Amino acid sequence: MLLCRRTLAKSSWKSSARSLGLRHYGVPPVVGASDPRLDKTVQVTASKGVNITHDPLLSKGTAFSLAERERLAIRGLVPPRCQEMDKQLLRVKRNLDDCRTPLAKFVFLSALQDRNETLFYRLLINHLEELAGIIYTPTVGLACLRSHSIYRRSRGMYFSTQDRGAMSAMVYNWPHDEVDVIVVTDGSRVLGLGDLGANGMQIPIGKLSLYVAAGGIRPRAVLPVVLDVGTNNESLLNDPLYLGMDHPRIEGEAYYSFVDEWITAVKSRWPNALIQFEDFKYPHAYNLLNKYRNKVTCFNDDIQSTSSITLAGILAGLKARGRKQEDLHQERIICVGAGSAGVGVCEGIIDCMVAQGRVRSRDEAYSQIWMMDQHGLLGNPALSAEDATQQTVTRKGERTQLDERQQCYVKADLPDRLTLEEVVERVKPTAILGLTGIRGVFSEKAIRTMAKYEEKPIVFPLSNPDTHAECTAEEAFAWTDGRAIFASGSPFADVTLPNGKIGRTNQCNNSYSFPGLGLGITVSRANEVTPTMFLETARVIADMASPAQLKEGTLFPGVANLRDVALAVGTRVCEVAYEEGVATAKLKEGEMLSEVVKNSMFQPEYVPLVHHSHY
Ligand SMILES: NC(=O)C1=CN([C@@H]2O[C@H](COP(=O)(O)OP(=O)(O)OC[C@H]3O[C@@H](n4cnc5c(N)ncnc54)[C@H](O)[C@@H]3O)[C@@H](O)[C@H]2O)C=CC1
Ligand SMILES: CC(=O)C(=O)O
Ligand SMILES: [Mg+2]
Repeated sequence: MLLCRRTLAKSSWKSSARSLGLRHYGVPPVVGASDPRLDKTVQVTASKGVNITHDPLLSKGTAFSLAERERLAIRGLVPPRCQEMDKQLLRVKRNLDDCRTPLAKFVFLSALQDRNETLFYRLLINHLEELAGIIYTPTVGLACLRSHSIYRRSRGMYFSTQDRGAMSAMVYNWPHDEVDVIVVTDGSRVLGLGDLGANGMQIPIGKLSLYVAAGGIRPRAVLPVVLDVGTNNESLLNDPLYLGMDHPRIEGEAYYSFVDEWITAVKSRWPNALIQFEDFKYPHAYNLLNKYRNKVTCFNDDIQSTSSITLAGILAGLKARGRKQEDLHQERIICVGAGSAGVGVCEGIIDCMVAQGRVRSRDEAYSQIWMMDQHGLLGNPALSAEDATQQTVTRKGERTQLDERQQCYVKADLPDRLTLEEVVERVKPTAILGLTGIRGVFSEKAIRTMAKYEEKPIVFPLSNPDTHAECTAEEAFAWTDGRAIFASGSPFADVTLPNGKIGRTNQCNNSYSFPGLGLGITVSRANEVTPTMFLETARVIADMASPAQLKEGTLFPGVANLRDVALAVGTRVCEVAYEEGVATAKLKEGEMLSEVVKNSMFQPEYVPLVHHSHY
């Protein structure tokens, strides 16, 4: 089934719609209810019969009217009673609640998405807080681990090492001409779960579901992609059910030329699509971003949109302490994890300090951040040998050469490889960020020491899923006598403190930033994703919590409000695109950007379907 606008003569679709008594406005109807040019009244399709009932983008399940059943040749193909969406929602929610485990819910929701996307998105939007934890972190992590066992049906596109030389033809196998957002992974660092190869597909699918539900991108305009360049995960390679290529990862020139072929193919078919790089391991993540950021409209979610939300969390945390956002340069921040997310987040913080004009130089900003990896602090090796405390700690393994991004954080005045406890004792940090993928990296001693010096320490264990968080919410509040300003990558429940008060938890996840970024970039048709967009995203989100919420430790609106967050972010990103001259969409005179963005957002509603054989 292909819906194709090109072949439908204007007069024929008008008369077709008119003969059915349907309204139209003076443009050919475009399929996709969120299209701002569409009056949301009709949807024209060349499909008929089971090609409609089996198409998740067209199917309404039981909700086809009798007239529709007649004109679309689906009489008798669905149960006789016409049941509207409210009843369908009741049914699917009941069935969902009957699922015993989060993974069973995940499988149920995937199946719903595969048969009726309108209903799926309505359900998701209505229960965003509850269901984000299923289609996204933490359950999506489990789904990735088990993806080859729970596989039912394909979604998205796979480009593998056996497709070398064929990619520019393969992109035409995708049935939709209009693609606005592509999320692509090579599955090399899936959340904190490591290399999961082709199983990583669940991540782009989950991200794009949030792009639609929160960011209002049209379901038919999103494309999840896996670049299957092999896997080094032995247990997957040895598993007879694994669905990816059965060889180790290709590296070096072979890897980069593979990605290059894919980018070229994608840009030839969808030149305006935004490409979001997702869960690529370090340093590939940075290398690809740097290679393509000025050539195609793209960004790296883990590096850049994580930096927006984490910066927003710190800025809101400052306000929660009664300080000003401009006091950021006075924070002493330990970042545990020196990979894509760690380095990306710290660059965002530094960009903000510089933009606020409160530091004399970028170097001064770097001096406020202490970065660590699994070997300890990025410090001065010359001082390590002389340092007495070094005698007490066994330091294992050789650190590979730090690259120029990480070098910026090396502290010349502190011994290399100090432990977290040692760094905390010496630095007296006000904030600690965890981006390691390793459960328990924030030790009790480190957090208790931190809380001795800072009344309201910012404690952000940001790794996903929850089983890989650097500490839990209970631990953070217990070790700080309930004083922590807490945010985690995956959701944790609020904690009841011994004094009966509530320790508020926040989810600090790039799901707060990427849907709005994508919305703003798509609406403005920005041909470049600029650093200002990420900084402004942080500013917008940091200002969303009310003073009362901040006082009790709530930094962001809840996940239930992700759509409002995306609208606010999307509007600002769109403005930035015009301000910085990277927008290519023409605005009509007098059009309010906020209205254009709002009106462009997809709403999951059934619209009457019209068949036209030449469409
Ligand atoms: N909350 C959010 O929105 C986001 C969270 N993340 C999470 O951040 C984590 C890391 O992601 P990436 O930076 O992309 O991975 P990465 O593999 O590029 O970096 C991981 C870093 O952690 C360091 N590390 C490993 N073990 C350590 C230990 N025991 N102590 C200190 N450092 C250690 C490594 O040396 C490396 O520098 C993942 O778990 C991911 O889920 C990533 C992006 C967004
Ligand atoms: C949230 C996310 O992008 C990650 O954990 O990788
Ligand atoms: Mg990610």
